[in-house]
Amino acid sequence: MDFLNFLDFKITDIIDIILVALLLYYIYKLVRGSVAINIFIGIVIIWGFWKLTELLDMKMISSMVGGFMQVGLIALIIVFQQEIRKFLLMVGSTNFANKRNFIRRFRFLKPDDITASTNIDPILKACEAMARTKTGAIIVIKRNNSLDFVKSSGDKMFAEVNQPLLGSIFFKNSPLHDGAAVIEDNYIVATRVILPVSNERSIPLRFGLRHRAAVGITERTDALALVVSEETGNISYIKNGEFVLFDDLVELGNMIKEDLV
Ligand SMILES: Nc1ncnc2c1ncn2[C@@H]1O[C@H](COP(=O)(O)OP(=O)(O)OP(=O)(O)O)[C@@H](O)[C@H]1O
Repeated sequence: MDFLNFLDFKITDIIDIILVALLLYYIYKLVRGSVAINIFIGIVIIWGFWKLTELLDMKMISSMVGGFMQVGLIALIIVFQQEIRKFLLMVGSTNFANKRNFIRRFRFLKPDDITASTNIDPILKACEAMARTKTGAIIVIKRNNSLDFVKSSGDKMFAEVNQPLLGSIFFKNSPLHDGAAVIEDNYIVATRVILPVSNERSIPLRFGLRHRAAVGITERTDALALVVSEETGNISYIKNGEFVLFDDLVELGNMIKEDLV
């Protein structure tokens, strides 16, 4: 019977539905809180109007809107450039081919062999000391994605990570204290780095440029960012463009170690 055809469900149909749901969820996650959500809603309304005019056989208006929708595809790529970039980055950084994740999946083979190449303890001790003295700081830790495009805005350095050095970089009267310090493996490789600032609207207003810069770099790359607030002395951990909550520095240290492996 024809009307029962819809019951003829294949496993691929279920996978299809799950994939569409996942895609919609990620699109929502990407555009949530940004101006892109309004553009997205606008496009959906125009698309709905176009389909309605087609249904009602209103030839002139439907061909006009249809023409606009075709050109709109190129416009979409331009308008959603940031979001598409973010999406591709998200796919590229979390997929199975990701070097670190790949290694992690096979961790059971050699459990003790895999440790983070960045020694996180001196970094956290430095953050703790800076938090006590309310010294503002922003530290970016590289993972897979290259940070060369931001490093060039600052001063090159090549010094092994250690607590006193980090403390003196961000010391208020130090010429290096402005901007971010970038860490690759166990080395501070750049200071005074200017990071791309996020224009995410959902970031609470109490956070200024320092925190927005940390969100910005973690949106564009898979780097991790630690911020010490000059105003409150609070330490923030930012990953994938979002603030990660933690109870104490021990938990924070464990999370970062896990994220770096
Ligand atoms: N794009 C950027 N990249 C790196 N560092 C930045 C950037 N913009 C601002 N900063 C740093 O943040 C400092 C200003 O911080 P601001 O007070 O605006 O931020 P905040 O998030 O409110 O932090 P705090 O809680 O420490 O005040 C600047 O002096 C500079 O060192």
